[in-house]
Amino acid sequence: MTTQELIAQIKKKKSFLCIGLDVDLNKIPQHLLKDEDPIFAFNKAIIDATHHLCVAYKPNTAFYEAYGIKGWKSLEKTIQYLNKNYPEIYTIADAKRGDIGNTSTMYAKAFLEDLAFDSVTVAPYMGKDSVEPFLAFKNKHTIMLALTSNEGAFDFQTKEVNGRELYKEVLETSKGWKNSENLMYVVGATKAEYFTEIRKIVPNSFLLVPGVGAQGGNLQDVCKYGLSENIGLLINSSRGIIYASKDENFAQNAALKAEELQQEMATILAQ
Ligand SMILES: O=C(O)c1cc(=O)[nH]c(=O)n1[C@@H]1O[C@H](COP(=O)(O)O)[C@@H](O)[C@H]1O
Repeated sequence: MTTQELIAQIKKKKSFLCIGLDVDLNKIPQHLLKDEDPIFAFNKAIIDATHHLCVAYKPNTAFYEAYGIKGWKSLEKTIQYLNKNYPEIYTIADAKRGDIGNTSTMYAKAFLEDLAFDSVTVAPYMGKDSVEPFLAFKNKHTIMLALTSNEGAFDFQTKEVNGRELYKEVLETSKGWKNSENLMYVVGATKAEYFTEIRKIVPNSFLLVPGVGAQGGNLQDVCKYGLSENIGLLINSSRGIIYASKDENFAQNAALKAEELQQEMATILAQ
């Protein structure tokens, strides 16, 4: 999907919500465990109930890899279901990859070609030649970690390198990479006070913003400093939506949680 198509969908749905499909078998309703593929059954119900309220889904691959070959099958079925039934939805493989060039090419093929996600998350630590193989894919995005939502973000990302914080160095330097127009960046919702500085470096880039809900980030603060001319935000919530309840109404209750965020977003977009 192109960036313009994503923006058009955000405007149409009045939503820049991304729902994280981080499925933990200990947290899903008991009756689903009898299903042949409980993870897919859960995802399908959540997607069918919430697709009109969000523009993107982000399965974090850890939650699938943890269940071995079965988990990978559930991931494959989930992306195939989305691509077939809801082609207007933007999809993110949250895999946080990145390696020497030829290995990155294989990671990129796995997520962008074989599984056919619209985008994949990558870590910038190995530098330009580890990220450019992902950027080479047409009409796909590479979402690079810039300033993450966790406490450990302060261990390295805010430390000075070449006279500025490392996350700023990552943003600035990556703008010069080949096909950098295919880059988006991850910035945690818990770091709202950094958005003004980030927008000075990447005024129009899309930012994937996890950390609202369970991690304590605030939607209003993120939007106040993070919105760009072209909206430029995808706000992710995983646990705060998908585990709204553990009974047979789990999908409807997830939709209610998603709707709360979507309504807030609609109000913000109307201002
Ligand atoms: O890349 C990410 O999506 C990510 C980056 C980051 O800085 N913080 C962060 O929480 N995430 C992911 O975003 C999701 C957040 O989930 P909840 O805290 O349950 O909403 C998880 O899949 C995390 O792995």
